[in-house]
Amino acid sequence: MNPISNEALDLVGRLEALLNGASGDLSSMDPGARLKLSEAARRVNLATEALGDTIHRVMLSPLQLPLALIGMETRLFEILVEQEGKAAKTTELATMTKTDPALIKRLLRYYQAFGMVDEPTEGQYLANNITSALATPGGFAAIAFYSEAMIPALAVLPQFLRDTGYSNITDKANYPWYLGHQTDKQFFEWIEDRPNVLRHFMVWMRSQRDGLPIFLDAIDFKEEFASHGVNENTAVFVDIGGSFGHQCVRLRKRHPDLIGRVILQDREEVIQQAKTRPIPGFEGIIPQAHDFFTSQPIKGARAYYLRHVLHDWPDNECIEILKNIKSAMTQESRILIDEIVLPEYGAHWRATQLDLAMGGCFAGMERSQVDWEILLNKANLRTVKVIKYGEQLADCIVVAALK
Ligand SMILES: C[S@@+](CC[C@H](N)C(=O)[O-])C[C@H]1O[C@@H](n2cnc3c(N)ncnc32)[C@H](O)[C@@H]1O
Repeated sequence: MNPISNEALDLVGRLEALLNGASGDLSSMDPGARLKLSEAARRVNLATEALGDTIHRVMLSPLQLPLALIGMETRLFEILVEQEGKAAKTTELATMTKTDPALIKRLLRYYQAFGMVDEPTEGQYLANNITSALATPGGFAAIAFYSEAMIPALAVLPQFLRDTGYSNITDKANYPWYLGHQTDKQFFEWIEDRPNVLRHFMVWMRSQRDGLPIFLDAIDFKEEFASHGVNENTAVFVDIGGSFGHQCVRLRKRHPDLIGRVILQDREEVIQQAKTRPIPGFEGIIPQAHDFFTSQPIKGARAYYLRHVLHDWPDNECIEILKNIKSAMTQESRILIDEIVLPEYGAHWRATQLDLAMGGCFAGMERSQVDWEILLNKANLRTVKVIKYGEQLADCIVVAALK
């Protein structure tokens, strides 16, 4: 055997020992080390993939989404997690999920092959870290929402780009969404008539960055924006397009002694849902229906916060949204744009797939620092600073002020 094969086999042995817990529980690994190992393993996986496997992996990759949804709707993943480390037999799982034993056998065979469950011995199944992720309410909301809303639009990307001569997707009147859903309603109007999809969307918005840092980990909000000259009437934080108000609640929790008003703005139907089924901690938040394509009603707030809002829109609409905020700002006000800032080189896979998903469903995009600066300049705003708070996705706060 040549030296590289020997080295590879040696590495395989060490990786298997690591997986079997020889050096401790994998879940107790330092997050930085975990990320490095995971990324290196992913690269090794792709770099060593056999010629014949590539097409098979890619051609049936869309099967993962419906298969995940089936595991969720039958409660298979939840049931496995509830076993708390005890393996369950195929027959038991068939009874507990009310699924034909012959079908569950086929499904479990797929789930173990794709790492969604472990099969320590023949016909016995255990939850692993992937099963646990798939058993969360946020995970279910994401998989259901992408199945119902996003994927039908993204599936027509090839046809759409063929038809439009491979132009970039920036026209708010023509992007794959309309073709994929055979609709003339844009996403936020379409979803208004579908309360269940809207609910999945909102739950997913709340949990989409679970396990990652948030902007409050990098900014002392109270010290920077709300320590001088504030009283109970001061609007200290306006979360524009803030969904159910999860970021407002996180702010109140982080600074329980914060003085001033924390306001949540979103579309009428979202604010209705946020008020009808308030999330824990919503008591200190003021909900307000507001269309961000109209002039901002809260004047002179300390911070106007937009998380993952502008990536839903092409440049012209972003400029309109920013100008509507600008008209309400004082010299002391800041706009806090909480978004991915794409690096020019080696972007993370999650950021690149979000970029194309935003393009297909909204004619939106993820942006680089230069893109943000150009956009703010076009809205006649000044970029004050860019604060990176998340290494993995290059999550940043772009701080903007009046010129
Ligand atoms: C991608 S979500 C982001 C939600 C939230 N900021 C977060 O980070 O979890 C975009 C939000 O913009 C809201 N939105 C869309 N169009 C709007 C409009 N015209 N006026 C106000 N909010 C709007 C949506 O209802 C949704 O809550």
